[in-house]
Amino acid sequence: MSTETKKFADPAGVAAGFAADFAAWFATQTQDKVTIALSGGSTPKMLFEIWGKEYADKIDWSRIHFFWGDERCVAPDDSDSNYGVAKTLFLDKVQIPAENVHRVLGEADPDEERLRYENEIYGHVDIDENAVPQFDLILLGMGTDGHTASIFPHQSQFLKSPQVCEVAIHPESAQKRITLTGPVLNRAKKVAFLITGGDKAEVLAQVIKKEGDFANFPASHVEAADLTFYVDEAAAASL
Ligand SMILES: O=C(O)[C@H](O)[C@@H](O)[C@H](O)[C@H](O)COP(=O)(O)O
Repeated sequence: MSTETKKFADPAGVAAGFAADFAAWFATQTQDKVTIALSGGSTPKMLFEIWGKEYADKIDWSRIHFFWGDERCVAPDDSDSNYGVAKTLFLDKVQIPAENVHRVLGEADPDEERLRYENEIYGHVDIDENAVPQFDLILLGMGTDGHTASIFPHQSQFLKSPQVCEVAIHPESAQKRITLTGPVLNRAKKVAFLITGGDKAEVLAQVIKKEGDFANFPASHVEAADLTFYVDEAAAASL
């Protein structure tokens, strides 16, 4: 396992730095189909904008199948929809077949959608020897409480779930979400965290250094073979 931290001056630097590394990494991928799970929230928005503008014609998007590491159980046109944000900022601006975009049906019944999305993943993502789907790349963010995807501290059992995805509940809003589980996150060939902002500095330091309350932070349990933290100076203040 290799873990690296790459520090940039600000959120724009994190987005541009990851986008450049992504393009270089994608150029090394020889398989016909590259499977990627995207993160949600606000941090990846700058990356999506860069993908939709500077990289629109520089990546063969038709070789990529996009999934989501987590999705809010809302309609795709809801401002909370992780798919809706990605669609607006970049999916609508690049040449990618509709069948390559595997959104979570946030408008559906959560329990029914959990099963449908799990089957969709099994149908399109390579399965390893332990029957765990193995994404080529998973993008993740981290909340100020150390959650990642939608695995929150109060539902840390999802870190070990035997299922590919679970129905999660946001601790404050009680919003339901569909999230990939710990074994799937950890099976990915490559995981990139994009984390910015001083409000995450204390938790990020504990997560990366495995110090203090790190065990209570789901993000600290992501231990993929190739793990990189893309952070800005504010988030790295306590490293
Ligand atoms: O659906 C989501 O909200 C995300 O997938 C979640 O895990 C996010 O990455 C963190 O909450 C950080 O969110 P910000 O980027 O908005 O800080």
